[in-house]
Amino acid sequence: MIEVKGLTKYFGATHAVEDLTFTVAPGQVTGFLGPNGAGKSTTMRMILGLDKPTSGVALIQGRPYAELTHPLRTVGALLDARWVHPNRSARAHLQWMAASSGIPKARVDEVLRLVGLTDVAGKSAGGFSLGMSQRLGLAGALLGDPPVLLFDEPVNGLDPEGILWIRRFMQRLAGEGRTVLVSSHLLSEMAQTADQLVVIGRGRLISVATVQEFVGRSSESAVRVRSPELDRLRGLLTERGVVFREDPGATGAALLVTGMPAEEIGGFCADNRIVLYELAPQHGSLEEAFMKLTGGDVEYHGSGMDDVMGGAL
Ligand SMILES: Nc1ncnc2c1ncn2[C@@H]1O[C@H](COP(=O)(O)OP(=O)(O)OP(=O)(O)O)[C@@H](O)[C@H]1O
Repeated sequence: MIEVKGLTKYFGATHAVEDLTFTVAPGQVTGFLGPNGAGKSTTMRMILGLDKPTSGVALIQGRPYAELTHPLRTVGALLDARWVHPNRSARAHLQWMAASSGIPKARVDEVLRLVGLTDVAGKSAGGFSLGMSQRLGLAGALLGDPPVLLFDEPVNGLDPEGILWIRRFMQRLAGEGRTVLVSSHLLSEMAQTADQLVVIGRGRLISVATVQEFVGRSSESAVRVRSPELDRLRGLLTERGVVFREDPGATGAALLVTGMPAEEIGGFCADNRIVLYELAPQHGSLEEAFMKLTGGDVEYHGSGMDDVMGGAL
């Protein structure tokens, strides 16, 4: 379990993280979502004791990182996968990590197997592809078999196969009852990976919800209705004061009805003896929901320095 309470970090005039409060529960993947510069990395660094909060606390299994008796056995993290000694083999790198934390040598081969690097364990990590480096980073995070795991943008730059592998791996770790917090600015990615979403923008908390709740709450939900009697239906809906519009995406004529759930539309049409060909609830994409919610909270991306300073000050 991770508990973040009133977490705040200022870098001079930049309010990187502002009064963040949320909890990350075990047994599920929690997506930490926000546009570039929203403060995700800074928050993760504070949870891991790498940055000192201006105020507030971050607790792992009830304690600040600095007070953990066995840090590597409590929390594993993948922040920058390229952080390995280029001339060291994957196995030597992990053995060095294990030795410095009192973890038995046998665990190294176990984690190499878990991430599928056994065959290249003797090769120098400097020659690894990004995907292999990510796996090595994961192996390092898992050395102490920790109940809590943090991954900062783990799929950045990976090919589709690598993305799928990481996604499944994180879900498996959560399935084992671990607490998994994974950051991303890729909304579509989070929708497929996470159970729960913590969404931030410009350092502030925007939403804590399941993916479905997040989308449902923040995007328009409409129902597509196809019928051979659309003209009569248009008239009846107008009479009743129900909002609808023509569906531009449909093949053939269809209406998009908002503000009336599918069940009610079905009943309404039955009462009025209107034949239905289709009654399909439309769900907004995560992308739409995210843009809507973080629209005013994206860091300034102007071309000149003035814009950057304008955003920071
Ligand atoms: N060491 C630092 N010194 C000054 N400003 C910093 C420092 N680290 C981060 N910032 C600023 O804090 C804000 C949050 O940055 P952070 O890297 O945490 O965001 P992020 O959500 O992880 O974004 P990204 O996905 O681009 O890494 C940004 O405005 C960034 O420029």
